[in-house]
Amino acid sequence: MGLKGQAAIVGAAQYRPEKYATAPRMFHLEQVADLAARALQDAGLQASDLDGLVINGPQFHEASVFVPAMAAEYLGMRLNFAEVVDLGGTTSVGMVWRAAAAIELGLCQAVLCVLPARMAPLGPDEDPAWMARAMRFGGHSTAFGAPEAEFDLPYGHMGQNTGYAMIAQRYAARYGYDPAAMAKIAVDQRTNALTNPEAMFFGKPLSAEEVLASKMVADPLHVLEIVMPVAGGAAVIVASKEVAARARNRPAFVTGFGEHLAFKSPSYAAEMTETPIGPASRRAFEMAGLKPGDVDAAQIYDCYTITVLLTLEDAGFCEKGEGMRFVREHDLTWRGNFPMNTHGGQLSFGQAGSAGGMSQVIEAFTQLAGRAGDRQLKRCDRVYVSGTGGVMSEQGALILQGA
Ligand SMILES: CC(=O)CC(=O)SCCNC(=O)CCNC(=O)[C@H](O)C(C)(C)COP(=O)(O)OP(=O)(O)OC[C@H]1O[C@@H](n2cnc3c(N)ncnc32)[C@H](O)[C@@H]1OP(=O)(O)O
Repeated sequence: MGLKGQAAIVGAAQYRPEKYATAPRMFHLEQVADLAARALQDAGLQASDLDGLVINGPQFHEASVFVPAMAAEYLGMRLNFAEVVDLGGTTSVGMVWRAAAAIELGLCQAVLCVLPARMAPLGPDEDPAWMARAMRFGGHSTAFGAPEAEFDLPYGHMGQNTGYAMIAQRYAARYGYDPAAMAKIAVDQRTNALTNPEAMFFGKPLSAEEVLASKMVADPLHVLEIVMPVAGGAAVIVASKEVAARARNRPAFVTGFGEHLAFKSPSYAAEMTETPIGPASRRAFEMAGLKPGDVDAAQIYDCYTITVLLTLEDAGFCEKGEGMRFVREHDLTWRGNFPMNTHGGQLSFGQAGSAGGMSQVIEAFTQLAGRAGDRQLKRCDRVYVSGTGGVMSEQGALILQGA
């Protein structure tokens, strides 16, 4: 059951992450068109090759509720497959496997998966300061009737930072906690970012001491263990084997995926330290016929250092409770014995909303295509990618393989 590895990522485009205050503003439809053109150029394909569209949803809602239809209508696309994916941080992974599945079903040949994540130009009545604050503290809706307002906020679950901190506290109580190992995750990823001019923190080395001395945001998470929200946007093109054969880059075939959504964490999870990435990753590896030890790199969704730690354990790269030892004993940089988040991860690359997770997908593709420049892995044929939405409540995994 599952994918047969007949669809591949063949092209990608990504805006360099920028601070909201200085990032160019673009209408969402304009970003879709621009990212599509860039991804097509990267792939060496034509707009007429595209017959599928997978797009994220919420930011369009002020403009239209019929999101993929609206994009197709205004951009003149002729589609045989259209879909919205709205799974927070696992949207990107979810887009890619849905596109691959639609291609394998014979519904379409080439699918644009696109996540615009720059802010739209301000309207005449909009206050930029208010907008900036809203971007910083986005995450939980306080609107009347929103489930968070009723079931989470009264108990102090304000946004994502406190939720992930609570998971980390629970982990510490069950398995112990080594702040230095957690800091090493951020530091090794920063070492990777120092080779990536596209990363937000390119040119800014980081030490474990600096991480541990940085502001405590939600105990035990320091500010340098938390992603910085930035403006950005990303797209990939997933295509059939036939289309991939005439594309420019070495394709990254989608050979396995898994997705698992669970009770809202931290409020209602039966056990906060056992996350949905476990079942999602098991399915992905089984579908691809691989084991965790078979991959050449892992691009792990890293909204927080604790997200990485739990993914390492639950995806099966090490035993439960052994994550901190694993981190201490491995070099997680692109030169190391466990290359992870070789572009810097979102911690050092920047998190452009739900497009942040696409940075991990694109890095996997870039490494598989042999186009990672200074940080290129000597051997890269199989890559694991994870996505994490909400407070580790919805998660997905992909296995990508070179031809
Ligand atoms: C979406 C899903 O489904 C799953 C997920 O990914 S969950 C994660 C979603 N993302 C978030 O919740 C965002 C988390 N981050 C934050 O809330 C904020 O960055 C924070 C509270 C940690 C820090 O905000 P703050 O203390 O108000 O910092 P702020 O005043 O904005 O900035 C101060 C400085 O620190 C820097 N900074 C801010 N956040 C930073 C971070 N996370 N890492 C490094 N530097 C940061 C700023 O660039 C700024 O530097 P300069 O003075 O040089 O300009």
